[in-house]
Amino acid sequence: MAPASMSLVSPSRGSQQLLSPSSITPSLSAFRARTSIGASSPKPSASPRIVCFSGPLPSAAAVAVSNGRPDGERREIRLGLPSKGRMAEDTLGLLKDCQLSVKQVNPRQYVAKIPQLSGLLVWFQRPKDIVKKLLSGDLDIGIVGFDTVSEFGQGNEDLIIVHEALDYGDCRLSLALGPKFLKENGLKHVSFSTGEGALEAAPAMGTADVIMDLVSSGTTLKENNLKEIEGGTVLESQAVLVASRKSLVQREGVLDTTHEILERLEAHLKAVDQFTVTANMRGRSAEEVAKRVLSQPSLPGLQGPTVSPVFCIRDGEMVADYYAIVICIPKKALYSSVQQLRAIGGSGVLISPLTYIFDEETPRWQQLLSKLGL
Ligand SMILES: Nc1ncnc2c1ncn2[C@@H]1O[C@H](COP(=O)(O)OP(=O)(O)OP(=O)(O)O)[C@@H](O)[C@H]1O
Ligand SMILES: O=P(O)(O)OC[C@H]1O[C@H](OP(=O)(O)OP(=O)(O)O)[C@H](O)[C@@H]1O
Ligand SMILES: [Mg+2]
Repeated sequence: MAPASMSLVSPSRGSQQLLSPSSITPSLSAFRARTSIGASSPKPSASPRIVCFSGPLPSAAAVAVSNGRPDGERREIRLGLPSKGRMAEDTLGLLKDCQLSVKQVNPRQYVAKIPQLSGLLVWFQRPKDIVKKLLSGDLDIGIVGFDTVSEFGQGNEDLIIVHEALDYGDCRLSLALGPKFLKENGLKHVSFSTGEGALEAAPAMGTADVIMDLVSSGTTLKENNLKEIEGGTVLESQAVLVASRKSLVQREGVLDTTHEILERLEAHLKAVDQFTVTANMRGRSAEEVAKRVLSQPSLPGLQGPTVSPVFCIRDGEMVADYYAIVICIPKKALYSSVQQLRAIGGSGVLISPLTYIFDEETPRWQQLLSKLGL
């Protein structure tokens, strides 16, 4: 009897391959092996350089002549941001929350400024082109999904993840099976093919038995009658800040600008999950009040509570029998924290959002310096 075979379709360009059954095990290297990148360092040249779209034949309208400096050198620091798609809006939103608003004159203009970061230009590009251009030296820093870095960066050591968890664009690259596959076993061969977009239709159309695609809410899989394979997650992804090692080390100002962006991102991302809480508490001394606060599991704050006396005049004398406490609490522990404050005598509990938490130094900055050998 002829061995059963399975075809798998995944979302990238590349050649068809035949794999043995052991290769069904999801592996990022197999995934990466099927993608091509074509990113090479441009040679500085005095002659005009022409760029054209990747279609069959460049039309006159699609051809532009590069007007960079004739020696191929540039001075500005370049940050690549997604020009469209689901990452675009959230990326601008995150930067705005870090007081790094991008000033774009209109949405079709691909270059913009961030007034707070002098010497830096934002270039809007498709996510995969951001990664390719980091490798070719046309961009210095970028924000894209980790999946895009993995797919188009191909493990290139010039790409350095500066912040690996920007807390949006969450998805996973996952294997999913159609109902037909669920009934069949005893596979001998798997043929890989690639496609772009709407991959979830492939099993029903009969062009593949298994797909490997990005999953976020799982709605698209469900609506197309597909199930994820247990343990079939190839890669977890979210938005990351990525930079070119060469730019960080060699290009003036890139390291300092990256430090500032990283500090602002970390301070904001650390603060978004926290509230500041102030409350009044009756007590004999600041130490006694602090002891009561520290006895509660949800009230330790970032570095312990701040306790200050609240002075008032009683019978003509200044006394402090109330204390104000200030702590930070995780947003998800809000109600339990209020209950614990009340239980130890807290009253007048005020809750305010936190905007930034700047630590002495960010751990990711130290990690970046050590990755760069600095
Ligand atoms: N369903 C999803 N939910 C959340 N994030 C996603 C989802 N799909 C993709 N992403 C993240 O957003 C990035 C950009 O996805 P987007 O769909 O905008 O572009 P694309 O799939 O690369 O191109 P296009 O859809 O235009 O062909 C992905 O690389 C991934 O990091
Ligand atoms: O789990 P869900 O929340 O349903 O999201 C998953 C879908 O989102 C992405 O597609 P996208 O909408 O980007 O279209 P595309 O296939 O054209 O890229 C991805 O390729 C899945 O098809
Ligand atoms: Mg998409």
